[in-house]
Amino acid sequence: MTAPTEFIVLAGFLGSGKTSLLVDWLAQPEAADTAVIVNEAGEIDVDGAILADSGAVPMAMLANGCVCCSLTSDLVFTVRALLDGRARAGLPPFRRIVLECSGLSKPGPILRSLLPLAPLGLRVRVLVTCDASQAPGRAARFEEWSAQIAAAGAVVFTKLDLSGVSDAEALVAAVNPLAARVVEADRATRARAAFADIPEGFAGAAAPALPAAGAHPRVAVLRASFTHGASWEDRLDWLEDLAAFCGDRLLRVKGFLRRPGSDVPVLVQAVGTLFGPPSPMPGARGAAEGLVVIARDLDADGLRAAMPGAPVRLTAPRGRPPRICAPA
Ligand SMILES: Nc1nc2c(ncn2[C@@H]2O[C@H](COP(=O)(O)OP(=O)(O)OP(=O)(O)O)[C@@H](O)[C@H]2O)c(=O)[nH]1
Repeated sequence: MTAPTEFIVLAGFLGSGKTSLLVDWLAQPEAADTAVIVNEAGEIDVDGAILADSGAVPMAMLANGCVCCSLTSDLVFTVRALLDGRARAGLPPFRRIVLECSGLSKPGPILRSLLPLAPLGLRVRVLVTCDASQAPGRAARFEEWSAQIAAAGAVVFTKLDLSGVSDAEALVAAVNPLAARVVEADRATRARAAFADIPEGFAGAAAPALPAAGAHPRVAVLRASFTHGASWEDRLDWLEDLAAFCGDRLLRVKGFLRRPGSDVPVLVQAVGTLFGPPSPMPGARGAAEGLVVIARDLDADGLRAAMPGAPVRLTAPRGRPPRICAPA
């Protein structure tokens, strides 16, 4: 008899390394027969593009906001559609489905939203990434961080190349002493340890008391797009000004920029104010230009006032229906 499909809720604060861990995992031979569902806080599906670039994996996108707040029926629909599509293709069931949550999702409501799927007998567990270099600041400021760690069956520590892990481990142990901890400097070994098969019957840590679902009161998710005529330098200047103005209120920036005259999107991302090198992504040619900006205690009006005359439009991200992609 085939083992029931494992359903892994992959959570972790904004920029803590969920997509990177998943990309590292999907490169492993053990990752065969994995399907992925991606949920982004913003409208621009950067994680989906990065994952799609990493190989042929059955994938579905949920992009109507945080999965824990607004997407329960979409999630159930999407899981069923993935499973039915697989059965229709005459293939054996997936070994696992990974739901990569947005960085602001709390796992409790997501676990509850999976209840209609109980008859399928999925083995559900919660895996949470913890950026070792940022843990104390995140823990002090964001209830989402604690909610994620508290719900974890296992916590995977990331960015061990940037900082020591002992403070982060102590914090995690204080919030959730039951969680298994994956502390591996080598990224491939880390990914294999994080996604290793789990014993029959293991269901992860118990879901915590459910917090009220709803918007995140202090966190704004905005879409920034550049006006016609903005040069490449204008784009880079705006990002620099954004980081300087927001300081530690800037939580995450990610999206695609385009050099005027080029059709190759350039992936740009920052965790906090730390920008990684821009990376051209020829595989994402169809992606629209735009950035998701996630900030604390700031809104679009505040940003417009701080950078008057900037060639940028700031809007709230629009919702989209779920999208299911068959592997190429
Ligand atoms: N130095 C270092 N950088 C890392 C590591 N893991 C991820 N990153 C970088 O951190 C940034 C964010 O990583 P992602 O994997 O996109 O994080 P995420 O949790 O999926 O982000 P969101 O979906 O926006 O919440 C990227 O620039 C990664 O390259 C790590 O172990 N070490």
